[in-house]
Amino acid sequence: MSPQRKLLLLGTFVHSKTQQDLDFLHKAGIAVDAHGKIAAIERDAHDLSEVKARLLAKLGWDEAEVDVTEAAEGQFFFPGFVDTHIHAPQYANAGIFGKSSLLEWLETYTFPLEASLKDLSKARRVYARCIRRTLSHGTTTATYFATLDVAATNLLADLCLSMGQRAFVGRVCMDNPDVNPAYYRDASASDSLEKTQQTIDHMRRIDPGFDVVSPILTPRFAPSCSAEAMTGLAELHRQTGLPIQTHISENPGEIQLVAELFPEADSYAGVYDKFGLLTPRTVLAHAVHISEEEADLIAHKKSKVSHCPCSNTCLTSGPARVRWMWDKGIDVGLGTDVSGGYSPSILEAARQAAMVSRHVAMAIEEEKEKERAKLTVEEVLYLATRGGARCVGLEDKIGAFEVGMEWDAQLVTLNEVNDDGEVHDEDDDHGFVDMFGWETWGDRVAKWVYNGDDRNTKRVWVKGRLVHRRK
Ligand SMILES: O=c1[nH]c(=O)c2nc[nH]c2[nH]1
Ligand SMILES: [Zn+2]
Repeated sequence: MSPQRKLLLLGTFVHSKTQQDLDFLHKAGIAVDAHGKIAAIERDAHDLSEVKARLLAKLGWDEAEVDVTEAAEGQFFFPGFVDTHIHAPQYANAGIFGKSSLLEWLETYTFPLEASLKDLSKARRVYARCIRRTLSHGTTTATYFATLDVAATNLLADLCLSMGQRAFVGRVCMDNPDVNPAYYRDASASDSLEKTQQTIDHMRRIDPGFDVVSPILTPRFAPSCSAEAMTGLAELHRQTGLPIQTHISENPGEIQLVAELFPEADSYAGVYDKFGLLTPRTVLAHAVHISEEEADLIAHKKSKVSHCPCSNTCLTSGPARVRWMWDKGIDVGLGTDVSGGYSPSILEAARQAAMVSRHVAMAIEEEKEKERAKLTVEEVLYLATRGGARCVGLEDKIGAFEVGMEWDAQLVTLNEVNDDGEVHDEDDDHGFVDMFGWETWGDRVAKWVYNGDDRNTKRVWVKGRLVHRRK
């Protein structure tokens, strides 16, 4: 991206210090350079003009060369969200799933829609809205499944780049004629690989360093792929270092199908391992029903898991056990999994991760373990930011506010209050988060997680570029 104006952001900043703790920076400021990188951070000043003066002096910058954004009372800056698993074409079906579960849902709702996005004008409408909507919910990085179609996949990459969303874009590989419908499948393993290569070449042309938009190798799931296609994609990973995404162990019928198709493997994770697809750069969506041995294997291979709580409830797939995966040493992020999940919001996914963890807890008898299974507000926000960044290999760049990281962030607003706890401006649209003035900052953030939505996200930046502003 070409150099842009430098930024000074002033006010309160909140981000994950660790998996369990948020850090609150008050009377603070962050300076962002012309390449979107955080150049300096100052905190605990007397007031915001002091922070500004300190930052300018520290960096030797002139006031005329910076754009200043101040968070008002009650507002705070938060890292942009990372959606580690979302199907852009399925955005047009968000909310449409009836009472179906996975395999029936794929055939009834999903494959027909995805196939129809071969029509590029339709693809453009759906993809542009998907990107606009996810940005408006604060998603600064999205890991997308596209469709089989090369031109439509390339279009999704073009739109992410022009609209400024950091993205991994995967052309979906599905070449198994015994499982995929005749109207929606690759002709052969070599067809899958050649078409994948065409999308990689396109993304290399539009973003040579894969700075904002990167390809991701995407075998849809084991049942949809031949052994040859999976082996070929693993080879491509070894040659290029490109990340990999797929689904794992979402639904009992799917697991049964994998056992029938790959009788020589001893588990679903074992199938991916056999073909070389379990790597530190692999994101596995769902992992609802994985065994102890599979979790150990995934941890050993340093592969990541995208937890998709909304989708797992909508498609009655089951509750994934985040604490248990963490205990195994697996990195976990959050996925909306639109349109298995109905909501494009990672804030909603964070809230549902907290709820699902309570369902996991309710099935545990032992008191200490029951208590541990529950995820806190701090933990689900970690999943939504730093956890997601680790899943997609960007933990040094995004997910928190540290010098050297890039400014992928959102400005969040809650009802402003005066000293008597009265709302400043009743007409302003702050959504449903009512503040009374006595809340601690921890309480405020909890209220945002449980009651907030896109109305609370006023501005969104990616790599220092303003990519969404709520009117
Ligand atoms: O939630 C899911 N969404 C999908 O599109 C899909 N394909 C295979 N398995 C899947 N799971
Ligand atoms: Zn999915």
